[in-house]
Amino acid sequence: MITIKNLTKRYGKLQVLNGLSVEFERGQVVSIIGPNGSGKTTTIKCLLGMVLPDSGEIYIDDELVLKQWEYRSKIGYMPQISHFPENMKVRQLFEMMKDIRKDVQELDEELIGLYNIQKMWDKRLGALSGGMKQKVSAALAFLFQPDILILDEPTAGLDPLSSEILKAKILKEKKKDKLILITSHIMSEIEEVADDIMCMEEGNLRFYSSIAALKEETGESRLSKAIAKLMMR
Ligand SMILES: Nc1ncnc2c1ncn2[C@@H]1O[C@H](COP(=O)(O)OP(=O)(O)OP(=O)(O)O)[C@@H](O)[C@H]1O
Repeated sequence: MITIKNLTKRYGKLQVLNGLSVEFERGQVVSIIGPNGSGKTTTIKCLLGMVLPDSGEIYIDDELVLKQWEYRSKIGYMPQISHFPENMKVRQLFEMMKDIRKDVQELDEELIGLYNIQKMWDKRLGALSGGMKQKVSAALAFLFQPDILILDEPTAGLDPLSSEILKAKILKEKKKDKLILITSHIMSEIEEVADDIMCMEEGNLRFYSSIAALKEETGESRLSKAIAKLMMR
């Protein structure tokens, strides 16, 4: 479904992506992990067309997507930090997004309900707490029923119940044969939702493996221990 070939990106002297190649299939939840600064968010931003790579190719459903924009309607994105127009009300944001995406007939408003977003309808986005913004951002990511979901540290800032709601939603969407990419540093959480781990290091792929295979290879029953063992090799 997504193929990344030899992606490179440099910021000044800093080589952030260093010939990254990887493939993702439908019906998978893949957790992108790696040390701070290893290039996870940059990879996601390249997928979304928010960062232009210096070289390399990205294919989605066999189509080359670099400098194309329509493909982005297939992707629901929940950023690490949301930047919403401060003075806009929550209701207006949802109305605006629905207006832009009139092409989508059936909306998925489940998270709007579960997160009680109607209660915030008349609040200005600038007045929302960090967790409330995350909820709005999650509800928007799922709203237009995209085939691909990209969630950048989705539960950071969410309270425990809201995190559980999001994890359950991720597992539900996976069953609809979607591809879900999640960056997270929380191993217990990754273990709950992901099938595969893509581990990055210095802008490249350190390993890509199923969680089951990682545990078997290292002889560890806990994912955090299995990953620590592999990273120390
Ligand atoms: N716009 C930019 N200009 C300059 N350097 C940047 C820019 N964006 C990212 N970088 C640098 O690129 C490197 C990779 O950043 P990136 O955000 O992709 O890392 P990450 O793996 O997502 O890290 P984290 O786990 O901390 O979120 C970092 O050294 C970062 O400082």
